[in-house]
Amino acid sequence: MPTVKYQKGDTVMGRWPGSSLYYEVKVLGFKPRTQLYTVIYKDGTELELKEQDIKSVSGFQTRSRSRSRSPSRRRSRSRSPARTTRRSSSRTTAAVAATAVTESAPSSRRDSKLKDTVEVRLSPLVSAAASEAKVEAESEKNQGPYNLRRRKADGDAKPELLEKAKAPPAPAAIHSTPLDFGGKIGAYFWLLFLPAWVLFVILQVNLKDPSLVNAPPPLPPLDAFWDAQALGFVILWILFQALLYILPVGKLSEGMPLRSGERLKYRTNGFFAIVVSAIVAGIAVHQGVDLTYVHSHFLQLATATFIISVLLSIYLYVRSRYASSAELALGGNSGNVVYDFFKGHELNPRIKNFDLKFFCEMRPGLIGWCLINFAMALAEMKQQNLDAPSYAMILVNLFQLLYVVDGLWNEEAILTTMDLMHDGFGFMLAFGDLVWVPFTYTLQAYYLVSHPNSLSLPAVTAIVILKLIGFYIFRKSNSEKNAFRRNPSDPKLSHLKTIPTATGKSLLVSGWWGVVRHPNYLGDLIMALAWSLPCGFSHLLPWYYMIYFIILLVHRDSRDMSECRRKYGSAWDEYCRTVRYRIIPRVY
Ligand SMILES: NC(=O)c1ccc[n+]([C@@H]2O[C@H](COP(=O)([O-])OP(=O)(O)OC[C@H]3O[C@@H](n4cnc5c(N)ncnc54)[C@H](OP(=O)(O)O)[C@@H]3O)[C@@H](O)[C@H]2O)c1
Ligand SMILES: CC(C)CCC[C@@H](C)[C@H]1CC[C@H]2C3=C(CC[C@]12C)[C@@]1(C)CC[C@H](O)C(C)(C)[C@@H]1CC3
Repeated sequence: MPTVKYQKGDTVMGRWPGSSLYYEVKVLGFKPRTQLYTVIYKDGTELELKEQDIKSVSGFQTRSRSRSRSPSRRRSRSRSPARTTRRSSSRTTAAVAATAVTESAPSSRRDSKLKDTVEVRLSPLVSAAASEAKVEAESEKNQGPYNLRRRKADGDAKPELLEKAKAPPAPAAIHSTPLDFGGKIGAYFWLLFLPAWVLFVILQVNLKDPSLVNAPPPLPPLDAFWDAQALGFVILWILFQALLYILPVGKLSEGMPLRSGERLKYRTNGFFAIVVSAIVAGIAVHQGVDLTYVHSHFLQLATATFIISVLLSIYLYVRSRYASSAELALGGNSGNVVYDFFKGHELNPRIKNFDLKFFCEMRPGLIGWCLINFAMALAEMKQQNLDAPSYAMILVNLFQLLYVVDGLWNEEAILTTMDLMHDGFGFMLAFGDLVWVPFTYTLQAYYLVSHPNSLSLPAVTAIVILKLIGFYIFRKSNSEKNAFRRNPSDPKLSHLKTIPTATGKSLLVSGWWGVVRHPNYLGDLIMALAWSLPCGFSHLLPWYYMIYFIILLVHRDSRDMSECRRKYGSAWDEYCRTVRYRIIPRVY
């Protein structure tokens, strides 16, 4: 850009459309045809701005020293209702947002405002100056009460008027986060229950007549749990995945902005990792390695992985005690050792660039799940003397492989999920990722090894169609939200309606996210049904995933609801009034 005023990479102050507020932005480029600069805000929002809406940072710094000389600053200070409410430390952020709306819009006007805001469309900037003025005027009208002030404790990194990125919330604010999972007592319960449950289902599945309602089978002798070789294999597997993760292959993706405004980089080469893993497994089998070892040593492998997950959780707990408040998640700081150990406290624990949470969530357990399923298919052939795996086994293998491969192919999308953005890394996720996923999500395949279920061709067809419907809903909705969060002014999404919020982020209110509040959960649940159906109805055990998943997603949905209400206040309530159902249209 030789002749333009601002160069690519410059940090400047950009006016927020429809307001007199300026934020620090980075220049991404300039389009000579439209004479517009593409800029990126600290929360990842990309917009196009005219040159007159951009100012140099230094000019602002000079003026901001003298508050009384800045008319825009004076005006916003005296007129922002949110500003006044923020001084009252006893009020929650949600209350602040609600006040911002009610004080500036009497209730009769609020309903019409809801109508207006729901009509807001993406891509507020268009090339023609006249239509831009119109969009800006509209945006002023629609976004007025929401955009006056960025909320403090929500993790959004949009900087305040004339200020640099804000400091992380004080530890006191973190302490006040409500406890999840039944609080401190709940944490004791889950710590004992989750491993016991894994043991229970593993022991059940080997029984001739497995049932979720049967009394637990007798415990095997203690030495049956332990196998040093199994521990060795698990360590090798994790190291192998770690090696693939650190290889400089594939994209370096940016995570969502942290409270500090910083964006971490993640090596999203998961697809590469599963392809290499599949090739290595194929070569190993070809060379005569007996993968049915996984079936015959399932309990020992699970025990070894459990030990590793406990050691990892202890490490995570200890290091979280030394982490700065900027590095902590909003939960997991109850002061109770057991609760904090369970919930996890550090948001993105890293050893240099190696992100432990991202790695554990996406690699050893997830790819291990597919490897175990494959081993179960080989074990089925061996045990039932088959030349090829049964239809049921093939369906379970292919369906779950598709799920994992899709997750790895779209690995970047995980960076906008709850776990990555909000949850600390502790026992719950370490155990969940390393033990729960590979050793309970494989139960259908494990079950089929010794409980064959023959399927007719029409049944196979119906199950495949069901899976594809679920997958379509799951993928489309996840991609829509991910694309929107990464670039709210993406032209491909310009047909969607949104609700602006006080954080500067908007909420999708049409498209998939206008059907129900968690369309991705709906797709996921339909897929879960398709995974259990191949196992038939003789036993409840292979339906365990479906039952667990309903509980998990209903709980996750309510956790997310409270989190979003806290973050977005009245804008979230508007969203909930507009999109009435949570997961299943007209049912729930
Ligand atoms: N197989 C399994 O065991 C398993 C378990 C759990 C989840 N999953 C799957 O993992 C995926 C991710 O799930 P998740 O629980 O992390 O939830 P998610 O639905 O991906 O993320 C929830 C977040 O999305 C944003 N959001 C919510 N409504 C929105 C709207 N209308 N417009 C724009 N953004 C909106 C909010 O975050 P911000 O506003 O802060 O961006 C909210 O906190 C899902 O597909 C789920 O089915 C699978
Ligand atoms: C121990 C427990 C009761 C709870 C444990 C929960 C975790 C096992 C899950 C929480 C979020 C889940 C998740 C996936 C796997 C299971 C969890 C980690 C996921 C990686 C599976 C592949 C998908 O494509 C996905 C990337 C969307 C998904 C993200 C969330």
